[in-house]
Amino acid sequence: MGEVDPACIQDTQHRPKLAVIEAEGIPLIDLSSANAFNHVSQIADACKNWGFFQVINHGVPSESRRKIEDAARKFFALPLEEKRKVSRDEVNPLGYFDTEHTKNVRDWKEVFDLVVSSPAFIPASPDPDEKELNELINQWPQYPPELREVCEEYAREMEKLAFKLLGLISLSLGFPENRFNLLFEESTNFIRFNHYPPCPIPHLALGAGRHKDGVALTILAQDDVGGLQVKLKTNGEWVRVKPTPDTYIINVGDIVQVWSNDTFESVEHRVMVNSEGERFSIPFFFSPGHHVWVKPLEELTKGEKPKYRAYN
Ligand SMILES: O=C(O)CCC(=O)C(=O)O
Ligand SMILES: [Fe+2]
Repeated sequence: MGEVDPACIQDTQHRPKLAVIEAEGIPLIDLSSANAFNHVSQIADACKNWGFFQVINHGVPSESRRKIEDAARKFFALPLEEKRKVSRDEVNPLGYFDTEHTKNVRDWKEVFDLVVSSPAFIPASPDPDEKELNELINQWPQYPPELREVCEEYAREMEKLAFKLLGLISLSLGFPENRFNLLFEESTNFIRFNHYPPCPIPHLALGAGRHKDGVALTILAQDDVGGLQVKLKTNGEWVRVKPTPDTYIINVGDIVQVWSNDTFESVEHRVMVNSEGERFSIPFFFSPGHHVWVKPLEELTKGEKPKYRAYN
């Protein structure tokens, strides 16, 4: 990222404290079938009290994860002019991007975005009467040549895990396991590679400013460097999510919060950077189809006022 861009400097109240509290508490859920009878209540507790949890024995082959992590590293190691050949632009929001802003402050990171099914479609406007759709098309770089295949294989694994988690979330809200499945037809799932280069001013900038994920669920692979922080629901403190090998971090996004009429909450998180080393992470964002109007589920709002109006 070269010189420090003043657009990266956070307002005083949002600057990270360099001595951070480690979150021992983020629940770690073992998804192996031997523990199946516990999963539903563990997930309900985690989604209510944290909005975040980690899973182990999740069924994603470690080889598939290793391959996508290697491919992401190789891509970001390319010269900037090569990466810019697959840059996002006004028409296509997919591809490479290094000037993302969160809440008007520039993030200390570069990203590469792709959709799981290309082309994907999203509404061209938030107006419900407007039927026009925008087509999203993946842009594949020439190097590394295996990137496309590796991403496609990883995406299939992520979708399997995402449906498993969705079923558990559904059960933990008291619904049948497949309550949400139809809503994910023609889904707009996407994968992002995040690269956070070393930062000379880690006390003033953030790799990703505080935000909530707008999707249904996020499945995050982080490397062993650490930097993700979650805002505790209890006291508003920022705590670090300690990297645990071979786990995924799962967080409830805004859509599950709305469906559950606030039973489960989408929680703010952010990413700290450090001056010594770079960090990589790969979130998979699980989203319903573009035709789905998101609103609190009627089964949960009987006799009560829904907390949200439908949106799409
Ligand atoms: O890099 C991370 O640990 C989290 C990134 C994130 O929150 C996001 O991409 O939405
Ligand atoms: Fe996020």
